[in-house]
Amino acid sequence: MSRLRIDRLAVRLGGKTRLRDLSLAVDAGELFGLIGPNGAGKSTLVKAAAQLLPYQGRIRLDGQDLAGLEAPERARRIAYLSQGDVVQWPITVEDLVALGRHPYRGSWWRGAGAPSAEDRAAVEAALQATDIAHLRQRKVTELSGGERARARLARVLAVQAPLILADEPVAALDPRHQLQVMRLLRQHCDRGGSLILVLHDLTLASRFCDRLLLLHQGERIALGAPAEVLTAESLRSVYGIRAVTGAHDGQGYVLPWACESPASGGA
Ligand SMILES: Nc1ncnc2c1ncn2[C@@H]1O[C@H](COP(=O)(O)OP(=O)(O)OP(=O)(O)O)[C@@H](O)[C@H]1O
Repeated sequence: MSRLRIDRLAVRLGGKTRLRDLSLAVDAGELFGLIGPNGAGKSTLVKAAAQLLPYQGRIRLDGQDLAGLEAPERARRIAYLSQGDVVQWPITVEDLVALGRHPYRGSWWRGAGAPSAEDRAAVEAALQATDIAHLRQRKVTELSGGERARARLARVLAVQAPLILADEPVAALDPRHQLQVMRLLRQHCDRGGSLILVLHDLTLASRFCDRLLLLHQGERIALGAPAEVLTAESLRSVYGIRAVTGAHDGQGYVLPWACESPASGGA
């Protein structure tokens, strides 16, 4: 049985169809990449999977219809990292990461009590994994963009959910932290977790993802192993680019190289 199964998903926003008749399944242990140009519908897809948008179709998690799950249980089983960098409250990094444990702690209004040993261990593990333990007492609003991105990711990791939906988690990171985070996400999957990852970096996508879904104008263009999806033809027709492809240490990669205009035949 698939971890996440999406059948005939359609989303309309602002009076227009933004996703059309989309079906896919993501398995346990799979790092599934979602790629496509700006406006293709990637965030819309992960928001629908996170139950943050109205949609048509069916989305199931481990065989259960997501729309029927109670919010706290859903929040324990799906951790969602939104795109962007907005954290308006001047709370500490540690407190932000601890918010990831909220789904386990009941209502603060009725008194959630002190964090459990598991809560503390999950927060500590997430701080260490994202390399922000030394920033734990700093205010989130006073961090650099990349530090804040790692703190936001740490909150999501602290949930310890079997499914992570992460919308561009590495966009603001320096190369070392990008590689660290990709390795971390890979480890989540190697331990049986699943991940849907939105990213624009086709080199990282080709290196780290098990499969890719290429979206364009709300429609599925290709789905499969990176080498099957990132073909010269799909890069040209969807992105209007030409790429260098190669392999290193037995691992294929794609390196976007030049804009290609149909008229000139490329830069
Ligand atoms: N709340 C909304 N109301 C109306 N239109 C929306 C809304 N949210 C997104 N859209 C539109 O839906 C389309 C898909 O947006 P989405 O954010 O899913 O794209 P994306 O592939 O994630 O793009 P990017 O790479 O730029 O982040 C875009 O044309 C966008 O303008």
